[in-house]
Amino acid sequence: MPDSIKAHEQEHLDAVVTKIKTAEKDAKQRIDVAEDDEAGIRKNFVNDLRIKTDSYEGLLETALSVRQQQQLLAERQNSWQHATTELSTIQRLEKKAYFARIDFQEGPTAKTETIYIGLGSFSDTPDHFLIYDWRAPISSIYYDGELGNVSYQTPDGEQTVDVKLKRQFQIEDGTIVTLYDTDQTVTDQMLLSALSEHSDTKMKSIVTTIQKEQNQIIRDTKSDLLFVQGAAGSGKTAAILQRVAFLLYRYRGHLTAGQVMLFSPNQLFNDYIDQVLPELGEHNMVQMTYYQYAGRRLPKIDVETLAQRFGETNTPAQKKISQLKGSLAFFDAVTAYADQLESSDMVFRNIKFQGKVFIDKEKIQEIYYSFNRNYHLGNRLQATKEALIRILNRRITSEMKTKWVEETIQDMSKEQLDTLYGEEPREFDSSEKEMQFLSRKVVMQAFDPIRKAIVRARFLSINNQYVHMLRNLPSRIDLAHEGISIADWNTSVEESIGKLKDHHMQLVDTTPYLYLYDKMTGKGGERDMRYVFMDEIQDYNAFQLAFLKFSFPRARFTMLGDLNQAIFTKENSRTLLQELSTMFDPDKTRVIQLTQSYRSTQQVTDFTKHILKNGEAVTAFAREGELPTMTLAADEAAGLNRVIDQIKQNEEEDETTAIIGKDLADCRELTEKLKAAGVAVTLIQSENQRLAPGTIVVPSFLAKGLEFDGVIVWQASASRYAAEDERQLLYTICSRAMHRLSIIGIGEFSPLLSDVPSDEYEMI
Ligand SMILES: Nc1ncnc2c1ncn2[C@@H]1O[C@H](COP(=O)(O)OP(=O)(O)OP(=O)(O)O)[C@@H](O)[C@H]1O
Repeated sequence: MPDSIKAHEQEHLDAVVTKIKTAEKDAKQRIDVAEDDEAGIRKNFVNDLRIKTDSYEGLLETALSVRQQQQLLAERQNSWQHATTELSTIQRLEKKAYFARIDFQEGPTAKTETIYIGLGSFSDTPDHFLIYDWRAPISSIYYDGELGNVSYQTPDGEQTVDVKLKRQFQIEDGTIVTLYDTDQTVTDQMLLSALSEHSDTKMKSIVTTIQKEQNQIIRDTKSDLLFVQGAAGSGKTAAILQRVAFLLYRYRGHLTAGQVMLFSPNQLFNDYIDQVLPELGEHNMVQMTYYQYAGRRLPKIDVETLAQRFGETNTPAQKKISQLKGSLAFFDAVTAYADQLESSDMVFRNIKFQGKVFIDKEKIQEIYYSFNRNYHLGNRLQATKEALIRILNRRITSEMKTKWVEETIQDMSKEQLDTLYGEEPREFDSSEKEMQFLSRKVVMQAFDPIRKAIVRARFLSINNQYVHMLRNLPSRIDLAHEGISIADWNTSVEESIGKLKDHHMQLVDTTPYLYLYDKMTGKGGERDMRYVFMDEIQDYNAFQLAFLKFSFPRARFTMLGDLNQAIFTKENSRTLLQELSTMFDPDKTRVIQLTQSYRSTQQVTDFTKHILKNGEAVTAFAREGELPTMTLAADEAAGLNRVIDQIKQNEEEDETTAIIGKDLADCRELTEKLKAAGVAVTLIQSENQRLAPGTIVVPSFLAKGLEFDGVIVWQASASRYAAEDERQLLYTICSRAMHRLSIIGIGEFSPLLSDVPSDEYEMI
């Protein structure tokens, strides 16, 4: 690139930065003015207020005057908010105004236009954009194509332009460090330098280097279901975060961050990604793990944790039953069961008062089933509540005459009586009337818990209903066809009952339980949620997906996963895709596959894909690094020494490191030994723990979605990873490494590593 071009671009940048600085001053001034105005209004609020209370007109005038002042305040706050948002964009642009330039022609005779693309828009006059936001429709051409004809989507349809020049910049503090034209051979230069950076405890945005296939994910606005199957490290997570930023931009004014929800694999992951959207000038979306989502609705039940689930050893029969409970067939069976509750089988509980039955369950049942067939579960329940409240109200008068009421009033202290009278005037025609007044109050107070119980539908019994449903299931599903015997099913029902009595529940039961509850109570789901993102989809079952679709009826779904990393559902994940395809309209479903892995060096990616049986679907990005190392230690002590040496080396070279063990027990033991040897590490024990700086020790099932410069696989031994269905787990662990992978086995290496050719690692 000739120096003259660089000098010319620097001149252009300087001119833009000067304008940015002017705009910055201007925004600051507007903020000051808005703040001064607001303070002034608040200070003079009382002085300016015209308070007149002597007439109706006077009162109205006062109210209007208050309203006026409030409106003034709201306007000032609005302009303050506006100027503050603008200022934060401007300040971001001041250091790195843009990262790309595109020259294009809209038609053969049109004149060539030049645009610059950055993290936000900037214009000096309303129609004159000096910088285009990376999410603007036109910016898409930077990501989508090479030179020549490129199409992009605008709100009015597709547009095609002839791209003449694509130039990338690296700018630091207002100075162009490097620039490349992508028709030269350095197309991937920027990506390469982005990927060569060291890993951090926080994920960064990838806006400057979004790849073509990722751009399709980011900008999709048509699909109800966008399904992304992507290899480890292919940028699925990165793409969805930029997608959220894109959607918030595209639908600004109609969509807020609160209407976007991300289901993530664990809390550590939430921590890891929580800077990306703020970095892009957007608010974070609602973020939750499925476990938190379900658990939040079951405050009285201990739902099985990830560690417990991981440690579960199930008999073949239990496995089959769990599989069934997670299937679409089971979802359909629960739906059919719930529909049938409209005509029979709803289980009721007595409503009690002072230890005695107040309204018995037979009566409730009679009311519930007295409404005609047009009443579905939701309105049937509502009508029942109303009828029960009417019964309650009628009972007030008769209850007022009972002895306990009279006694209660007699036993009351003066203060208690005063509270009972409340603010109302104490003028009664007779003492009888007064007694009546007090009795009514006493009864109403005493009945309050009943009223609440009715309103909260406590006369329903979700636990009993769930058990009833489980018992009833063999009449709805052909268990023999699923390879489940009636005896095994009955045993599992008894187990579920035992757990429920103990306030415990397996994860596989929680979703059918919540779904049944929602059906019984006629809940229609959260209609306000517009976009639901689910990462690591392979760890969900079809029932959960169907339930989420039911729970967010107006949302569009983006699901991302890697069937090769199905560490919980293992082989079943393949049927998941098939079941998923029946849930959404095929015309509104889009499947995108990402095969290029960006996280790791060529050496690490090549190594890890040999762990998979079908590893050919993963392509390494050509970034050179060292070969992974494998060490076979004779015993634990020797293995431990090797870990210590590796940690030392990684720390000296400033490489973030995770030591990944198979389960919590292994990780605890290793942490203690490391600490005893004077090596500082943090043990991550649960999905709710925060991510810590420095070297961490983490069990395999919590390492999902994270990445580190270096990964030390602790105990990659035959004693830990031998079963065929642990391939995906071992793959997931190894694929967390960006450029240094150190495998340590004790006694004998895991047979799952035996397909790795010996020239793809170094034995040490
Ligand atoms: N276009 C890109 N430009 C720069 N970096 C990228 C790009 N795409 C992905 N990366 C980087 O590659 C790494 C892996 O990306 P990410 O975590 O999104 O992958 P993933 O598909 O979610 O992986 P996994 O399924 O293994 O968790 C991240 O550090 C991310 O920043």
